Amino acid sequence: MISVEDAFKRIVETTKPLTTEKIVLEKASGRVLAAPLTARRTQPGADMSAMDGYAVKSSSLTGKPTTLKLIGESAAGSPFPSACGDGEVVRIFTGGIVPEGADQVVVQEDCTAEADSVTTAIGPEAGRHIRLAGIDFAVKQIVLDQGTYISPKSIGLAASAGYDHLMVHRAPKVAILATGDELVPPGKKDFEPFETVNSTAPQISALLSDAGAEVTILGQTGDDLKALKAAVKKAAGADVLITIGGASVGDKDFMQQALASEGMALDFWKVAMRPGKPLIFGTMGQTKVLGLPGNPVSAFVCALLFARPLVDQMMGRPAPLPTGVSLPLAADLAENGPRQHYMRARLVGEPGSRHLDPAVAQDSSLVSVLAQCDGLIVREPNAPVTKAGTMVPFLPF
Ligand SMILES: Nc1nc2c(c(=O)[nH]1)N[C@H]1C(S)=C(S)[C@@H](COP(=O)(O)OP(=O)(O)OC[C@H]3O[C@@H](n4cnc5c(N)ncnc54)[C@H](O)[C@@H]3O)O[C@H]1N2
Ligand code: MOO
Repeated sequence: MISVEDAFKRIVETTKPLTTEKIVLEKASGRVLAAPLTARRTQPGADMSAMDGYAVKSSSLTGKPTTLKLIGESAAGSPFPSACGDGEVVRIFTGGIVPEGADQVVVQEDCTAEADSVTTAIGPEAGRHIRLAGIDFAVKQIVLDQGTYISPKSIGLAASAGYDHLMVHRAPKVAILATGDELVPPGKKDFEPFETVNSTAPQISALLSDAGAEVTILGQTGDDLKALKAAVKKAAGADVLITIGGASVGDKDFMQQALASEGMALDFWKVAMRPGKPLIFGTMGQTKVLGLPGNPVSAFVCALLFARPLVDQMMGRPAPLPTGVSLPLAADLAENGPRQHYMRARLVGEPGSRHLDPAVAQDSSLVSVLAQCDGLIVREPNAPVTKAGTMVPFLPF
């Protein structure tokens, strides 16, 4: 049995980001830039007005009512073609290029306009209401570094810098396969008492889709070696195969055998954690295989700790072992056993003085408890009795 830290190293830290692909800008949120992004243009491309008003040579202004000759107009997208001289003004709108010669914009609220002239008492202030060329970014400047996590804020910048596609790391293809004679698909109408819904497949699919993976659920297969081998074959081409169940020592736990006979090289089996002990990890060609334990909470905890960071790592987002935040306990905890314990807990109390209330029932079959909780308290192997009020690590989910 290996430690959680060692398991994380073997699964996540040894994995390299996937190859790159060009993706259309509006679909790039959540991806990671595979090369620096260099501006193809300067923004703004020229000195521009920040207000609607009149462009003027500041030396024409006195601070006392002064009448200036109106000689033309500069609007966003249609610049004034000649220069603004002494005693002259050019009507200008926000985003219009400041004409040659002018170095100040007077807002229209401070002017009285006639057909051919404008009078203002504003004094000289060179640069007032002018956005200088390149104040946002300049051509050839790196505007986004390699490794940047793309989000809507960076999509706007990339578009301004002249891009409609970005070079990013590929999103991993994840296949999910569940096993168990008792499993039926979600949505079945009538249930036999021995049946259980394959609830973990959609749950983990959602977790990893949220992280950006392209997930395919391969459904559920009975505890039958031949059927399992055939199902595993369907994962060919996936970057990650996640199996659920059949990972333990029961007579019908065939998953490891099926994976091995389909070519999986086992890296390890069993981690000193609770829940989640019988986790399998191996590689099958280019496919990383995570064999999650069947108990639904065990599978979910393993997916949070290992599968989601693996997806992050493949997408180019370096993913450290989740360690969480430190919060005080609302109740005493008994001494821990030899495995790292991930205890389901709720956040209680007012914002600013939140405490962690561990669920009374920690059985790894309880999906209702999982859904009512806010995250996991992390307990080191053999941690002593821990009193209410003690700060402990907490992984929100
Ligand atoms: N003698 C021992 N028995 C068990 C050990 C052990 O060390 N010695 N380990 C226990 C631990 S810890 C776990 S966790 C489970 C995991 O076993 P498996 O991976 O073989 O899981 P299954 O037997 O297939 O299923 C366990 C349980 O979970 C339900 N299940 C399975 N798949 C799903 C799914 N996709 N969605 C919802 N629920 C699922 C299944 O019906 C079972 O009730 O082994 C212990 N036993
Ligand atoms: O580890 Mo099992 O995952 O304790 O329920």
